[in-house]
Amino acid sequence: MGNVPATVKHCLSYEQLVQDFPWLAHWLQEEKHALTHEYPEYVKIVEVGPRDGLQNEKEMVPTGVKIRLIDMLSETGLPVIEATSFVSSKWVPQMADHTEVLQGIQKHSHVRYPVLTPNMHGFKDAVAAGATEVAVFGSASETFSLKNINCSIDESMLRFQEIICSAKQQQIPVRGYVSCALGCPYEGHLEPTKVAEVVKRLYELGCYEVSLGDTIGVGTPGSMAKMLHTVMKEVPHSALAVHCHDTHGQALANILTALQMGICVVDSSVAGLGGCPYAHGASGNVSTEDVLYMLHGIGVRTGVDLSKVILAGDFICEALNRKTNSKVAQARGECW
Ligand SMILES: CC(C)(COP(=O)([O-])OP(=O)([O-])OC[C@H]1O[C@@H](n2cnc3c(N)ncnc32)[C@H](O)[C@@H]1OP(=O)([O-])[O-])[C@@H](O)C(=O)NCCC(=O)NCCSC(=O)C[C@@](C)(O)CC(=O)[O-]
Repeated sequence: MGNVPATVKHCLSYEQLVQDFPWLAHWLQEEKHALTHEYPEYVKIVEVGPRDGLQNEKEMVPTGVKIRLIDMLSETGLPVIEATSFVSSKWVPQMADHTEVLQGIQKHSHVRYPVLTPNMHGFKDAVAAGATEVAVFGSASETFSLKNINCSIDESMLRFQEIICSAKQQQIPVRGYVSCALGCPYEGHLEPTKVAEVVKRLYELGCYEVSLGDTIGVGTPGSMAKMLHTVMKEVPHSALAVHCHDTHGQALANILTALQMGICVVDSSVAGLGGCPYAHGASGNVSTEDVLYMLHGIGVRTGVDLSKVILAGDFICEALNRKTNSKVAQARGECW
C-alpha cells in the first residue's frame, strides 16, 4: 500500500479511492487484488495427476489404468488434463507408454490434454501421436535443470525456443513450467528475481501460461507472496499458474495466497498423487479434491464436479493399492 495513509486504507473502498484520488488510479489498479483480497470468480484447474501423479510410481501402472483414469477425469468437468510426457523412457520409465495413452483416451471437445515435451525429439513424437497442446518444463535452479533435463537453464531455453517456434507454425499452444520457484532440493533457497527471470524468458518465448512449481513443497504463504510479487512485475498475473506440492502441508494456504494476488489457474493432482523423480522427498501435488472443496467453499466457480473427481481418485487408489492423500476423499470415506 506504499504511502497511502492507514486511515485511507481502512475507510475507503477501492472504487471510492479511485474516485477521490484519480492520480492514484493506475497504481491502485495494480494493487487492487492485494487491497481488496478478492478471489477470482472462476479458477481453471489443471489436472496433472495422470502425468505428475503417476510419473514417480515405481511399479509400472498398466496403460489401461492410465487411460481409464483420464477417461473418468474427462467426465468431471475439468478443463485441462495433463495426459503424459514424451520424455526419455530411460529417465522416466513410467511414461514410456505415452503414445498408447494419448491415442487410447476418449478426447472430449471441451477438455484439453497437454503433454510434456523436453526437447524436439519429444515434441515430434508428441505431435505424431496426436498431441494438440504441449508443455515445456524449465527450472529456476541450475542444478535441478541439470538433474531433471540434463542441460543448463540457457541450453533449455534454446531447446524450448525450437519447440515453441515449431509449435507456433502448427498452431499448437505451449504451456511452460518453472520448477523450484520456492526452493530447490539441491540449492535450497532461490531468489525470487531468479524465478522471475526464467518465467519472463518462457513467457517472451511464447508460452501462453507459465506454471510456478513449488517442486518440493517448501513454500509458505509468505514466500509465495514474495515470489509472486516479484514475478508479477515481469509477467501479467493472467499468464501465471501455481503448482504446489504439499510436502509441508502448506499447499492450500499457498494457493489461497496466490488467488488473493490475482492468480486464476491452479494445478492439482487427483488423490494428491505424485512427486518428482528428480526431487527426492517431494510428496504429491495438492489434491484436486481438496482444492475444489476449498474453492467451492469460498464461492469460486470451477465447473468441476467434486464427487466425480472423488470417484476417479477412488479408482486410481484402488488400482495402486494406495490410500488417498486427499483429506476430502478421506472424510467422505470414498477411499479405504
Ligand atoms: C530431456 C532428456 C530427454 C534429455 O536426456 P539426454 O540423455 O540428455 O538426451 P540426449 O539428447 O543426450 O539423447 C540420449 C538418448 O535419449 C534419446 N532421447 C532424447 N530425447 C528423448 C525424448 N524426448 N524421448 C525419448 N527419447 C529421447 C535420444 O534419442 C538418445 O537415444 P540413444 O541414441 O541413446 O538411443 C531427459 O533428461 C529426460 O527425459 N528428462 C525428463 C525428466 C522428467 O520427465 N522429469 C519429470 C518431469 S518435470 C517435473 O515433474 C516438474 C514439474 C513439471 O511437475 C513442475 C514441478 O513440480 O516443479
